[in-house]
Amino acid sequence: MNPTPAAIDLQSVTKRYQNRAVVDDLTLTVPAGETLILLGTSGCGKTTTLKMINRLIDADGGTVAINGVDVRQQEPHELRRHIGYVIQDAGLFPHYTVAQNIAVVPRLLNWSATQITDRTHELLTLLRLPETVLDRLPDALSGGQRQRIGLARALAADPPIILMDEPFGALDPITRDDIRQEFKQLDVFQRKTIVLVTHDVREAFALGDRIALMDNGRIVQMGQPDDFRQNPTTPFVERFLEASGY
Ligand SMILES: Nc1ncnc2c1ncn2[C@@H]1O[C@H](COP(=O)(O)OP(=O)(O)OP(=O)(O)O)[C@@H](O)[C@H]1O
Repeated sequence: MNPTPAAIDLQSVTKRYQNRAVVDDLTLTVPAGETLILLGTSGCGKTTTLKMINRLIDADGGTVAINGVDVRQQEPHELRRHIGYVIQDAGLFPHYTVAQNIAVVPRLLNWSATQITDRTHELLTLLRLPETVLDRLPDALSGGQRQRIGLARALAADPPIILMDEPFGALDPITRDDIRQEFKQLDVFQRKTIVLVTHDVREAFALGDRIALMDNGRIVQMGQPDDFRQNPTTPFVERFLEASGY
């Protein structure tokens, strides 16, 4: 398992609800292996943008392509087997044990029981989780453990792309900082193409290779963390950073 990282390409993508564009003519390319942060205030269209990449939402206009292939040419279920997805509070299946949760995609891919067990143990080591969690239901885990299992599940079949929506949002600030640090140091994340949604500037600066700051369904500034610190391009960007203590 050593997949080539994929590039994601959104061209003039628009999504409307009740005639209002919540994502408005948005163009964005994520080169293979990059971690891109979608940053912005509540309701600016981050989650909608993310969900159009794995077709949890279909765009009304424009195109979304992965490695040059339009996602609409791919069956949503098939597409999602190759795209990891991590959401706030992990989104684990409550009636599945941890082991069953981790095995969801490998089972869909018809891996053998031995392959699944080996991979599960590998992931527990990677994410520093004890084997004793495997038979538990998600309810019997701490928030930090649940979040790690959510990551393990997303990583199980080693997808080249990972989409993360406020992945650390449900954690207390200390646990959040710890997991964020661990996450950043994992080798496995260095080679993947990651799009991560957050409203937290600190998180965006800590994790992003590049940041797309959104407002009203559009990107208002796109660049590396230093570009934002040194050269906020509009009063909105300045206000957004100031309000977050930057
Ligand atoms: N199914 C829907 N029907 C109608 N409006 C929707 C729907 N889904 C999202 N919206 C609206 O679209 C806008 C963008 O929502 P989105 O969830 O993408 O924002 P966000 O930036 O991720 O916000 P948050 O950080 O609060 O999750 C919001 O105004 C939201 O109310």
